[in-house]
Amino acid sequence: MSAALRASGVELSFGATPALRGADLTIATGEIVAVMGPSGSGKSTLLHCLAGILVPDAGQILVDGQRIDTLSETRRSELRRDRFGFVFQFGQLVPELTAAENVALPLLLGGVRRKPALQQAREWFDRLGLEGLHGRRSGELSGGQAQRVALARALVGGPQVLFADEPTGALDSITGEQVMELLVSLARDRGTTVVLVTHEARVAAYADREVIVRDGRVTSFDTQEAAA
Ligand SMILES: Nc1ncnc2c1ncn2[C@@H]1O[C@H](COP(=O)(O)OP(=O)(O)OP(=O)(O)O)[C@@H](O)[C@H]1O
Repeated sequence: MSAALRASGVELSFGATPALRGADLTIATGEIVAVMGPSGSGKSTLLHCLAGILVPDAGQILVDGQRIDTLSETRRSELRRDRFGFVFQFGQLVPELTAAENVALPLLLGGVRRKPALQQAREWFDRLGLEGLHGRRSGELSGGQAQRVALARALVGGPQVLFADEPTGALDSITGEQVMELLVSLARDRGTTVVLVTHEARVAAYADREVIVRDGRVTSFDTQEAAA
């Protein structure tokens, strides 16, 4: 399998605070990786570097073998729009838009016309058990429903990589598991690579591999080896 993503010797500080101190991580195409580790260890910063949101002070980020840390902000933003999907813990839906408009947003930003974009968005509602909720605004959805809408929005453009930062953090455990099951099955069906930051072992258990970030570095281990 080819590497979809690679971080190599990544260092990044926020002022005097080092967040990453030589992080190395390689993720294969179609792999689902859970990034775990103590609070403040650098998990979100690593995800943001892999996704081209933050640029490291040193080291390299490669997407499909191409460096992205040397690209301009405009090129990185195009790359994020065209090839990546994002799911976060809270506040990701635009409250003024309906659920269907929220899902259609990446298509509209990518130049798809309104009618086909909304039609494509609506197909996701049945797939995600959200029948009849197209017209609701985010304030009229439960936490689990809103997170499924956010998942649809992240996947509607057919991203190569889905980045999820604490995607179940605001949900109760049953709803969180339902969202993870959907995330994993949709990613598997499409061969999408998934990078998932989580504190919860129960959520990480859905991944193919867990890696631990500690003091700004990555320690990988195979769960089967660890259990042996
Ligand atoms: N925008 C920022 N400005 C200043 N310092 C920051 C910023 N973002 C992160 N940091 C610091 O960088 C370090 C790593 O933060 P990061 O958010 O990557 O950790 P994390 O492992 O994701 O933490 P958590 O599990 O608590 O979300 C921490 O010391 C944090 O305080």
